[in-house]
Amino acid sequence: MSNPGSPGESQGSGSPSTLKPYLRRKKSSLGETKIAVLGMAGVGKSALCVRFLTKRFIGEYDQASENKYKCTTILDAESVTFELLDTRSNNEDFGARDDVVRWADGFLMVYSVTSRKTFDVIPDTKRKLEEMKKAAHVPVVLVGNKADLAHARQVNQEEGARLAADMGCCFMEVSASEDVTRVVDAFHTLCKEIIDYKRRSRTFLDRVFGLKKS
Ligand SMILES: Nc1nc2c(ncn2[C@@H]2O[C@H](COP(=O)(O)OP(=O)(O)OP(=O)(O)O)[C@@H](O)[C@H]2O)c(=O)[nH]1
Repeated sequence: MSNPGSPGESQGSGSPSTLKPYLRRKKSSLGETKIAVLGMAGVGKSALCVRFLTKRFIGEYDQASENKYKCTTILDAESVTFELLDTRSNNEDFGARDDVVRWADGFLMVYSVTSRKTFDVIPDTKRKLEEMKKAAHVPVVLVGNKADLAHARQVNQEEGARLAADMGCCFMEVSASEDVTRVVDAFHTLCKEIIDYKRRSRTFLDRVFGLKKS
């Protein structure tokens, strides 16, 4: 994944010295990706984070804790560092607190396929995220977890796919307990969404910045 510009390279008609601070910010901010994992209590947020970070599944977690991790992964043959916030949620809220939404660049929105309640809250929460971010588009990947519990399923895959299409985001059913590959794919998909979104936003700023200098 190539960077659109490197320090010193002019992005418009500005002189290299005036552009450098801007480009340095652009390059660093493109590289800093922050992901928050949101979902109602018990959907498997911690299990998904730990599975992604350690490739292991651990059955039980400290429900009271909210953990932030810094990790590096390989995306399209490039090393990408990002921060991962495993949010804490109680029965009612979805973990989408102001500070979390301001901090994050993108969101893994998790429900459990064994709990319709955790699925039904997704659309309103996505709208809340967009309002709080004051953005028409917020990078999101919709994840239906616990797909291994076929006997307890309450939400089918087609419903998840339809909701994701309505929300304009990617969708994956995964199982933190059985399948590390799809869990990694879900995080990588969101990472790419965020980087592409930031790049598009930066391109817009480049145009504005270039116009200012002309
Ligand atoms: N069968 C199965 N169980 C899972 C899966 N993912 C999580 N669990 C179990 O579901 C329960 C809740 O998982 P957590 O990761 O603690 O869920 P959470 O969303 O972090 O919960 P809070 O911390 O309360 O917000 C635990 O008993 C996990 O072992 C899965 O893919 N399959």
